[in-house]
Amino acid sequence: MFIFAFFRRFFHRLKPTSSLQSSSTSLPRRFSFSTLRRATSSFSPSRRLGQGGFGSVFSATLSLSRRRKICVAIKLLDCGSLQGEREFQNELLIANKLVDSDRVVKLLGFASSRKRRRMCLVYELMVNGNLQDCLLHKKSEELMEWCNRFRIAIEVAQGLAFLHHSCDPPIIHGDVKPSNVLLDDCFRAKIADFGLARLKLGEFHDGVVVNIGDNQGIKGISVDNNNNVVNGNNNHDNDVDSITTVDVGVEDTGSMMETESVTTTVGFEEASIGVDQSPLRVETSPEMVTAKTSPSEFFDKGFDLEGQFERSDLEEVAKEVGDVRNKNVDGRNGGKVKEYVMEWMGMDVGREGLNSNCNKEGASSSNVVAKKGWKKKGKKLEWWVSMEEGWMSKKEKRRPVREWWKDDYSNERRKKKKKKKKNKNQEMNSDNEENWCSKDDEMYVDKNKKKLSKSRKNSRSSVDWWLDGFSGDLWKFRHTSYDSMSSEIPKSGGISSTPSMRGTVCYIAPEYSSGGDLSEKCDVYSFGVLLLVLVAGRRPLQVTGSPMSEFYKANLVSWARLLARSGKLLDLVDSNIHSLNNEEAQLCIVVALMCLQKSPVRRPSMKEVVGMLTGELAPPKLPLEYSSSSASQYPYKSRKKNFR
Ligand SMILES: Nc1ncnc2c1ncn2[C@@H]1O[C@H](COP(=O)(O)OP(=O)(O)OP(=O)(O)O)[C@@H](O)[C@H]1O
Repeated sequence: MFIFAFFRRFFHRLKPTSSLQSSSTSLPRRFSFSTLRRATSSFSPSRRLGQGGFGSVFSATLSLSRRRKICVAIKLLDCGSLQGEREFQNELLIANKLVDSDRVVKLLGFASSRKRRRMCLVYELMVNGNLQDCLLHKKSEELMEWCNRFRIAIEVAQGLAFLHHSCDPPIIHGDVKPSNVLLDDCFRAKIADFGLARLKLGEFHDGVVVNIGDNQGIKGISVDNNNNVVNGNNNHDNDVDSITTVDVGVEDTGSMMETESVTTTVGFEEASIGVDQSPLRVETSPEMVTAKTSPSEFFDKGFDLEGQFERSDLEEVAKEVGDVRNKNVDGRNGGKVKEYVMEWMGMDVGREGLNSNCNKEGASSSNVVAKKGWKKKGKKLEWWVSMEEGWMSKKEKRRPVREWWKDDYSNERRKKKKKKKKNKNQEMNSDNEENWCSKDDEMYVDKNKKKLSKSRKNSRSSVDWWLDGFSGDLWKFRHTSYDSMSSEIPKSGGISSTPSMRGTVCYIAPEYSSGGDLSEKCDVYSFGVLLLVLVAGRRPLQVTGSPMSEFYKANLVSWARLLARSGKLLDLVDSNIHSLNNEEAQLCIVVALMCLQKSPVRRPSMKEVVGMLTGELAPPKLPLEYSSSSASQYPYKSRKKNFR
């Protein structure tokens, strides 16, 4: 019996190895967590390739057999974070639809450890890392060649066209940006990171429903793509045919699962991932399941730890509550919680201008715990007042104490004065920004004058204001992304960017950032920004120390629009590029501007984008909204004589 069990286990270990080996298009397989841990030397910092919003990525070499080894990238997801789990499930769910494309980074496998509450995703290793690093930080020589940049633009477009037009159902990436484009050893581009991707399934439920239940099937919870948590039962019974379902059971056994597969139901069609046909069992801890049952419960949990919280923790909580709210269809769930968290934060970091409006009616059970915070603060205040009273009464001792207090007080005043001065400067800057703002943006500013003055009251920085002008009400995401700002270019292998649940600032389509639905046209918009970044070799929002006269260039999209109107599109091109092909560069900018049109219906499809870039389709015309003069309305080829 023992010998039989030993051989069974031995052969089982060999089985997945051969499946990965046999086919480059094999579906993701489960690895044991300990295998991945060993391969990364316990997730050693020296092996870290980068840091994403929801976890770190490490390089590793896995042995497929005695002779064959494979280099992989292992993403260790932050467990317990709602987004981390979503990313894990999303990637697995979508992976089986992506095996046919060589424009997409392949997911080779996954691992989860219930004991350690860790989840891993294993990808093919893209030796040259992400496009953002290569282009903006490392300034790779290869990317200084125009032909390589142009090829990358086409490859990314082809990748997106594959997702939108060749996948059934179509896949919307939802977070297209240079750091999600990875480059292999030959600098061929592939699209990565499907953590925010969506399956386009139908009008009513164009998304994914993930059911998480225990192995007895008692605790069935549905989370749809809008993060609406449906406890116990599925509210969309009538629309079963338009919903994708992943059953994730909670298994209580050892760290290495016997079988693995994800069973997905797309419409009436059934697909599976993995070696066997049995449902995927992710070792999800009960806490994680509870966290998903109700967002407010989840956050209450957080507040129970009150006292251990740092400001960053609170920000994290607020961000997550905000995300939940953003993902709600009707916005009923998260809003109240967020406002409450904001009030808590506003009290603590009020000077940061966080929204401190509180909907008292909306106070949920989390209020009770948060009120403890008020009480605690109250206690602190009482303690301080009593101390002060004590000092007042003890006249002999009063003098030295008061002097000490005076010192402290004058320091405080000095700091306040400095801050006031800084705020004044910032307001002056924002006035200047108003001057260089393009006509398009002016219209936006007019529309949003009230919002603007309100924002000034909140002492928001000029960049915050500027982000508003860029694409909708984005300031709430400010803390969540580094992608757009240039002043702090992240180091290679450092933090790249942290998207909100709706994408990344500066790349997110305006209609989506202001609460609309995610569509293919959102990806098209993001691709437009990426294309401009690729041509210009800079970030979409680059606030440099350059003189004020150059400030109008800070917003890449606005600058491109200005140049389009003045017929000087090529001014946008990166001056470091060797052997530039003017015609192709102009083509790229015109295509980018087409993708960046405010009206989603006017934007081309990704298939059309590929056609235009490869020359299969007729050369595009500059979109009307960017061409005030009739001169800018003829096809780009006829403008050839204007080239530098
Ligand atoms: N398959 C891979 N091969 C090589 N490097 C990778 C791979 N996957 C990720 N990386 C590196 O790790 C970094 C972090 O990746 P990750 O997808 O977690 O985050 P991101 O997309 O940069 O940011 P975010 O999660 O905020 O969107 C990437 O920017 C990239 O440099």
